[in-house]
Amino acid sequence: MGKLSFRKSRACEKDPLLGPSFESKPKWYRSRTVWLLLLFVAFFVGIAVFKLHELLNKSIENKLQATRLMSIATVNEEYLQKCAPQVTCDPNSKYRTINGSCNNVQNPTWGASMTPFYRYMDPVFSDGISKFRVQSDGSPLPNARTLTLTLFQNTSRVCDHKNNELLVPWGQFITHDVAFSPVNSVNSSFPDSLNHCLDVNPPADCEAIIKLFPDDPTYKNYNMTILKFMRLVTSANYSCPLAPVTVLDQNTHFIDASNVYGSNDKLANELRMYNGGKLKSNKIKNEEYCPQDPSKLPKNGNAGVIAFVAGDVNVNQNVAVGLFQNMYLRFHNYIAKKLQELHPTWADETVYQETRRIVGATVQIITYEQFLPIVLGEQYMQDYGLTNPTNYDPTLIVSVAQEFTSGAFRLLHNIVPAQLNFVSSNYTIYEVEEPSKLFLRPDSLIGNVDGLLRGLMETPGRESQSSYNDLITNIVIQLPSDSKTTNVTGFDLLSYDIQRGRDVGLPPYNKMRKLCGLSEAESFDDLSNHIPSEKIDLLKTFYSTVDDVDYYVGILLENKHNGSMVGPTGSCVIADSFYRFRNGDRFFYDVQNQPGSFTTDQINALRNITLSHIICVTSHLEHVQTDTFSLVDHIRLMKLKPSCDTYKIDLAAW
Ligand code: HEM
Ligand SMILES: [Ca+2]
Repeated sequence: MGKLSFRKSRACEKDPLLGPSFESKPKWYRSRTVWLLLLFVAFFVGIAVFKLHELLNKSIENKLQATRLMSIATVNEEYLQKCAPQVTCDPNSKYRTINGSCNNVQNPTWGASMTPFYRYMDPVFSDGISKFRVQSDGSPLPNARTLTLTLFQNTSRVCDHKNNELLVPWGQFITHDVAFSPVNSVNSSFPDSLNHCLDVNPPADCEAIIKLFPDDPTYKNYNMTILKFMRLVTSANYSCPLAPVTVLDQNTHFIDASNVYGSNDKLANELRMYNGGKLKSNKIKNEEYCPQDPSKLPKNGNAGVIAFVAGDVNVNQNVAVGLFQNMYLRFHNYIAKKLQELHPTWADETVYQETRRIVGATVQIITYEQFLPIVLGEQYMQDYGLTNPTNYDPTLIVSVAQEFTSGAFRLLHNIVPAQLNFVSSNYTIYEVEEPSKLFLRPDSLIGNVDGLLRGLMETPGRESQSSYNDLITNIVIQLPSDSKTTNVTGFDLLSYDIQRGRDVGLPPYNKMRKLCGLSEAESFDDLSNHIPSEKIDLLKTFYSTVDDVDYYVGILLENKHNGSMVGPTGSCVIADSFYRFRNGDRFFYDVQNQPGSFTTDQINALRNITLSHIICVTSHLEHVQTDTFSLVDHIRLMKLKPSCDTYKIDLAAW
């Protein structure tokens, strides 16, 4: 009894509700307490159920996103049925053709250069043919530059402390392997043909130009009134008028190093030395560079003195992609020399083709083993089947998707750095360059291959975020003073990316969201599971309904998907494209039982080649980290940067 009262008093001390005085409370008080307790419990059970529901939904959503994205477009066969040339193939050929035809024996033009981009959804044009989409209420889509200046202004410049800047030129290098969509002007930076669009009331063909407002923070200083956005060349320019308009990819759609070798026979032949299987090169100060073509020097005077020629016409676009083009030229010639030494009797043709096969395989391996896991996240890659051995499926169309090249893959423009550092062998910066100032002027590469490589590896990347660096969105290009109407022109990469989506009639964001397995939003607020609410509030001010939001605008605003650099509606298009590039390519490096298949020993040797190997054999660098894209501090973590002598390329299996 005494014990009991002791316990009671303790309880009382701790909790007056359970103390001796409890007994003395009136009945109504007791029942109110029970109700309160019940309410309390119900509240927590409610929260638990809600959370569980949310979790379940999320996991269903994740699952859906990892199931293959299926095209619902009806236009994919149009060009191939009406205009594709007849091709005769040698199904026993061990090597890819230069233009990519005959990869798919049943459908020989699939993936070939000069064939259309693939569509996940039919294009959307307001006239069903080529005019820009309009909003649900009939109004024009919001001005692309205004969207850039309001929705995508993040000036905090967040650094990526895990990855270095090398991701950018690699991403651009593989872009230039799979895609090239030229615009309707020989000289896209200075489209004089659009000067009539400067008029106060420009004619209808100026629909695509981007109007600038008088208060534009950059361009007001130059009295610029428009950005001269040019529309892309369509199949009509190649005697195949189609409605809706259809854009042809001028490069082979496969990941086959066509940016090294060319996507048509004429260029490929021009690039070859026809001796020892090598590619032509140019020796400058005892170093090997891509050949120089004086006829490719832009005439407008903005160019320097270097204009490389390579398999892709964009080789000179900026010095970092130029670096990779030059490294790969050196790499081809390095492998060709080794193979010829191993097989002195091999003809030039055999050495060239065998080297080309090896070089193409390294681009695939680096892309799938080193690059994509960072971009898409390892888990998502696994879920999407991108880490499995290739399972060749001849029913897959490999062609690059329009939603990929004019949309999702451009998302990585958000990691393009504002500056490039050139770093000396004692790890000090000796030069800094702004890529936005040096379009088409890769001159600084000469004598600086090592310096730029070190700079790209030693500098933290830009964290992927919903903005671009502010230099690449405010480019001002000075023209030579003798130019007819104006001596200055502007270029904003982000506004161009938004406008490009409209140019090619990309379906709006909400439709692509649904195709990617997310729920179709019924109101702007339904976007809140993937887009920050303050951005949704801004979207409401620009678009009449949630169905009108541009695909590119939506995916750039999306929060990053677990462990990836992009959101769910971007990653599903990127993942599916790389799924098709792999499993629809009969010459993919690990496909078995084809005339061009590598042996198991060769595959094992190829799998050992990383980007670090390629850097080591094409430069004079002394140390390179094994994890090529990761940021490795040379002061504290030098042990993670082995000597280049350790990166051996073993060709014994050839
Ligand atoms: C210094 C770095 C880069 C610069 C200066 C740059 C610049 C450009 C420019 C000017 C265009 C044409 C825009 C238009 O008129 O539509 C373009 C297109 C494109 N860029 Fe980049 N880019 C860079 C890096 C990247 C990276 C890292 C990626 C992806 C990983 C990328 C993916 C693309 C794609 C997919 C296209 C469309 C290609 C086509 O269809 O022809 N770019 N870029
Ligand atoms: Ca290609």
